[in-house]
Amino acid sequence: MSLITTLDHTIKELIQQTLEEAKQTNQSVIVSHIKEVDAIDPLHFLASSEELFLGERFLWSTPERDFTLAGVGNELILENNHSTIERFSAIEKEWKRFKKRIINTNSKDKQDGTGPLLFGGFSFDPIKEKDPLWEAFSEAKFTLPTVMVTIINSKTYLTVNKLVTPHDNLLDCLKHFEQTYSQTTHHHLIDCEKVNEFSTIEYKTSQWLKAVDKATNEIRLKEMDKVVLAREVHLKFAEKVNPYQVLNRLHKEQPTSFIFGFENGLQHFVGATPERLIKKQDNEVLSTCLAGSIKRGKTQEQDIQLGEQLLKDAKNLIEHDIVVKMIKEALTNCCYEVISPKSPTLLKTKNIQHLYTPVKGYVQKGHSLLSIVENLHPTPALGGFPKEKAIEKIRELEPMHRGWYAAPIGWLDAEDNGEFVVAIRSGLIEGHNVALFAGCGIVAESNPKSEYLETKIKLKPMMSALGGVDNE
Ligand SMILES: C=C(O[C@@H]1C=C(C(=O)O)C=C[C@H]1O)C(=O)O
Ligand SMILES: [Mg+2]
Repeated sequence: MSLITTLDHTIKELIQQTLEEAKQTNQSVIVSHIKEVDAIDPLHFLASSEELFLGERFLWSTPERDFTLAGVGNELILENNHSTIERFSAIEKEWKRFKKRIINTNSKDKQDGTGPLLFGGFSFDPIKEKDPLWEAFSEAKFTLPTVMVTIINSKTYLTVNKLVTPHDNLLDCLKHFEQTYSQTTHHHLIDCEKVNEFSTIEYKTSQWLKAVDKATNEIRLKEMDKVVLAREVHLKFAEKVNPYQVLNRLHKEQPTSFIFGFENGLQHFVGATPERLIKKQDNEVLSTCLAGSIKRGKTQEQDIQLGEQLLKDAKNLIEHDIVVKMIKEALTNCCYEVISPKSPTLLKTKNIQHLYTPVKGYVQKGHSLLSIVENLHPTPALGGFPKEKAIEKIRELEPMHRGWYAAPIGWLDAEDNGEFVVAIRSGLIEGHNVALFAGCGIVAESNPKSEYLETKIKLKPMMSALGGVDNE
């Protein structure tokens, strides 16, 4: 085959070696090849992969855009529907099995975020009765992409993975790499200027307001300290929504947030969240306490004044402190050192300002990234306090099903490095329909009307990315 001659010698040897190992052990082996390439636009790459990899694409980008992952193809899927915390450990166990059988090229100077890694997420509450909107989403689902673009600062890397089974043959494996490399060079452009028309259907608003009222009373009666209640808004568009256009706009309009997109069949779960749950690099972990909110000002002066007001506001400080306390406690259980500033500062995104406290820790041996995700989820920024009581209240009072909203989403590699955020400021796109989600931390001093206005601000990033008008 003349085609195969363009592949370099080392890949051929590597594939040969992988195939032999798969046959000898009678088990599948992951082979992964990384190379540095010329700049690729991640969104064009994703949009261009529609024909080959429809339903199997993801995007991840960190604030300031210094780290981006764009993956296509489900080379391997790890998923489960456990209704207990086992949904975290089951992914870890399965990944451990595969991790033992990875053959990696150029592993010496491998950068974090290149090579074989899993991208995916979890549901918020596996016990809540399923809703048709989220039916296709498992309680935990991760994929090893067939092809992935990694952009670190201004360098671009391409990873091609293949799950080699004992029944594969050399020529097919070689073709996989050859074809993949030739396909990733053709890209379409995305039209981002288009304005979309939609009608908004407010969803069970009065029920949500009543739930806030009820929760506030229960908190005043000391049944719990805090509970986060979310609501859902449905939008119907005249035309099919292009998820990559939406992601492109989020990417540009929300530079201080993480951008994520997870395509699951015909549905796309996308968002721009400012809230990191946990990042782990070797034994160093970083988490973010983000709770307490106020709008941005129309002028710089007003903006500063609103920020000052938030920093002193008793109700918001209570919301925030509950989160700091819990995250520090959870990290103290797995770290030998936990460091955080004494008082919060402000984190400003395009549409909102939050109270912000970063927490850093050094993990003791034996604690994995997913075990920390399991212990943190949900933090009182998304659930409440005490944790179990709050989850039960959400299940009882919230007039919606959260699905993957407010739950951990992110990536992890074979060395147990990775990062998870909480999937807020998000929406689920399917054809002409989009469901958006936003919630608020309810404490004793909460007032349903102002919490409602807070959810409206939190819906803005997605509304704007969808082409809707900023009407306030
Ligand atoms: C629940 C959401 O946001 C959370 C709630 C906040 C609050 O109530 O002040 C602030 C940040 C987030 O932790 C959401 O955006 O949907
Ligand atoms: Mg709040």
